[in-house]
Amino acid sequence: MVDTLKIESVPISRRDSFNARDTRTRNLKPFNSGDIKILLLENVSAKAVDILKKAGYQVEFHTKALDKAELIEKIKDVHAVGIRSKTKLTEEVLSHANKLLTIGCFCIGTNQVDLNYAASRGICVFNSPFSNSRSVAELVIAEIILLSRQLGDRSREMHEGVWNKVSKACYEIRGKTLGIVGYGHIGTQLGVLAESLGMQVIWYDILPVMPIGMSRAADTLDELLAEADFVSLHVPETPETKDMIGEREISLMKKGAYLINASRGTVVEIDALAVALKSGHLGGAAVDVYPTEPLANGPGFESALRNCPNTLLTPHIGGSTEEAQRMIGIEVANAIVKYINSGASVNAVNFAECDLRAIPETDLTTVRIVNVHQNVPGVLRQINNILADFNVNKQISDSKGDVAYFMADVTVNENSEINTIYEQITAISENIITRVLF
Ligand SMILES: NC(=O)c1ccc[n+]([C@@H]2O[C@H](COP(=O)([O-])OP(=O)(O)OC[C@H]3O[C@@H](n4cnc5c(N)ncnc54)[C@H](O)[C@@H]3O)[C@@H](O)[C@H]2O)c1
Ligand SMILES: O=C(O)[C@H](O)COP(=O)(O)O
Repeated sequence: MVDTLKIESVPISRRDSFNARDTRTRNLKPFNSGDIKILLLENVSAKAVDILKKAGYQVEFHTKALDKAELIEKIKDVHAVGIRSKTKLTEEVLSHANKLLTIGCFCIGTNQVDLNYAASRGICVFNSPFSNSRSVAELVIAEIILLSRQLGDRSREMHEGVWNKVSKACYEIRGKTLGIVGYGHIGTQLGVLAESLGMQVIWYDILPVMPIGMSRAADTLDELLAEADFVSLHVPETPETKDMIGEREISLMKKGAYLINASRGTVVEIDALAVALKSGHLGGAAVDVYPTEPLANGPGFESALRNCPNTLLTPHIGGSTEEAQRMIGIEVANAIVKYINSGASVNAVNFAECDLRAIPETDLTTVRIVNVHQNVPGVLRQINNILADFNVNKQISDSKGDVAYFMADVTVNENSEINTIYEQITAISENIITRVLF
């Protein structure tokens, strides 16, 4: 259980002496929004920085990911951290995050965060589930055409001063079959775009999904691999998708077929892919993601795929467009502000989703109790016993796995009552985090 530091016994100002957004956390005296510290890594959108600064928070911004030691040092002191796909928030790192309330993944993937451990520490994680889907789908469409016409190689040759006009093994994509593995937000967008260019679309997913347009489901991954001219991967990183495409799966693909991976680097066995490209079994590949990726831009990238024929290598830029980054910045920064200021966990990845309608600005006697606790019998009874002498205007609770989330708006007459409620709830042995929001 998280170390629940007691609030120091200081007089608590009334709502009217605080900004309406002011919050109080388990380990700080009552404080202003200006005391909230946010660490933003990996060059998240300037839009996010604006939103978080406008909320009155202190924002520390870095363009790159930090190494583990630096991350551990910085994370000790912040209430929220914003990352993209590179920063690994493991149990080891998060165990140092004693003030952390929330993590914003300014991307789709959340595999870089230990979600269960974060929840067990009362740290709510948000992401942006589909703001960059279109950008990825468009990149893949471009790659399908580039691969089909060997444009990567032709362009490189020209830059090297070599004129090499060939049509052998260069094809139109019209009438070709695209096999999409993982028919979710990106896979479905991609399918629509591919059909509009005259491709036939088949897909494989572990969930029953409604086929869009003229597409149809393949019964098995093997069936898809054997039928598709282009295979594009759009699955998340999970234990099941690790090395999903290895030597066996590549051998099932048609001779001359193309493989595209803009999902996660762990999904494809890179050495097996390099062998298939060099032997000519595959006609080409486009790879955007790698088992290990550098923390920052610069030279020194190593991969068995370097210099393979008709192989497009991109530095994990599938979601890197102005449009996507702006939308993600707005969505995730707003989620962070709402969670810190009002407790709303709507669209959280690892928490039950709870919200309560706002406390009117004119209401100076209602406080919001926000509590994260272990999801075991009897905790709600204990909380409600503590609240029994007060007027509870509204409350909500829900659970996800081992962790439950509770919110209640309670009318108090004296500041001392807030302290009493706070201290009694934090004393419950299953308490993880309690906050009182004014
Ligand atoms: N290259 C980039 O910059 C970039 C950008 C965005 C997302 N991504 C990656 O792409 C992944 C997919 O994104 P999305 O938004 O489409 O996710 P999504 O959750 O909407 O769709 C993923 C689909 O994969 C399916 N799936 C899961 N496990 C599977 C398995 N073993 N076999 C077959 N299907 C399986 C799911 O049921 C789901 O339908 C993300 O998880 C992320 O890792 C990469
Ligand atoms: O998960 C994602 O959204 C993509 O992999 C993009 O990650 P990035 O924000 O680190 O580019």
